[in-house]
Amino acid sequence: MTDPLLSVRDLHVQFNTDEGTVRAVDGVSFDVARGETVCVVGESGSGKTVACESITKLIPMPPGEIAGGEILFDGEDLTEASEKRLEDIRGGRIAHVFQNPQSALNPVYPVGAQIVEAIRLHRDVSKEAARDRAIDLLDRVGIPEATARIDDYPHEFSGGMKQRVVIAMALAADPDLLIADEPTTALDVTIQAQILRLLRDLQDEFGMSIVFVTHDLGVVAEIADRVVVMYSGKVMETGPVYDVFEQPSHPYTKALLGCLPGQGKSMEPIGGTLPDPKNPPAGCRFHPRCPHATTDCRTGDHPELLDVGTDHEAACVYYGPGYDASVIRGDAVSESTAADGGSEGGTPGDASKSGGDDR
Ligand SMILES: Nc1ncnc2c1ncn2[C@@H]1O[C@H](COP(=O)(O)OP(=O)(O)OP(=O)(O)O)[C@@H](O)[C@H]1O
Ligand code: NI
Repeated sequence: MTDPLLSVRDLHVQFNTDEGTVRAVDGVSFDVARGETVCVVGESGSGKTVACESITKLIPMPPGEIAGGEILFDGEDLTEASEKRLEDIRGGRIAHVFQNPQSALNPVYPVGAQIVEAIRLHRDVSKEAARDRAIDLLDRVGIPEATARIDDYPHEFSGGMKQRVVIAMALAADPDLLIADEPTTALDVTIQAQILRLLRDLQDEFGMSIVFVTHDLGVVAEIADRVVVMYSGKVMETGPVYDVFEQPSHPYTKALLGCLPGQGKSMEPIGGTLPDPKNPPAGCRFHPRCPHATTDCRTGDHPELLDVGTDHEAACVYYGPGYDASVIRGDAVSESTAADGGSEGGTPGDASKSGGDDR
């Protein structure tokens, strides 16, 4: 296997505010392979945006600060990169697309001029060649009659079309990595679907990697190769999308998926709320809301990510020694435990069933 394009290692990002230190990203690690789409999911405030914007240092610093860890992009640690180097990388090798296309476009310039500028910032080409490429990009992202529309201003495009323009701009320098933070949330459902299809097609064509932040598990199912589930600044679970959906292994992931009333619905809040990021609980960050929490979950450090399958990890003590993970995972794990040596019949007492002894 080749090295991942992006490897975020034990990243810590905090905001130093008058009210205290907000540990928005608190020891997060994940990899993105070349040509792969990784979806980052989790409730509002879990640190998805801060993690993604820290990659190219788009977070406001101060109050933000990268307090530890590495961000290896094609082998280069971006936490050490100079501002000049980061400017080269932003929009050049790593492009960002945000929720609101409005914020990425300058209202006083025609869209074509903005794409031309983005192209020429990273490539030494003539204005004419850049304009031809801009038309080509607008055409590829599905703007009808691109040649006629290239001199239109942003306000002359609908929301969905504007986001297409932003994507064309993001693709201008042929980036290796596209970071899209809820790029379809502001759009209506049919337009969302079109944009997702577009991103997939463009990925096939351009071979780029995508990091996609979303609340929408239907979107995850549609586009992700792998999923990173975040909660309170931590990675709770990560794995191939099929495995995470089929065999959610962290109680938090199970809760998120349990909140999926139908395909394409957003996550509903789980009972309870996210911990205060200035003063998170000891032990597992999720323990105050977890139906399976034990004493071990309430003390010490947040659990390490443990292997629960191939390339599939969960940060839950139940996968460690002395615990029966089938309590969390249900039947599929009991089966594999049974296959491991028939421990199903041999588990004495079954503490988890002791609730039935009042019969
Ligand atoms: N500039 C800032 N100053 C102080 N705290 C901040 C700042 N930006 C983000 N935070 C805090 O960092 C934490 C993580 O925020 P982040 O925006 O990454 O969450 P998110 O998972 O992207 O949520 P959402 O789904 O709502 O976009 C939150 O507690 C937030 O209040
Ligand atoms: Ni966000």
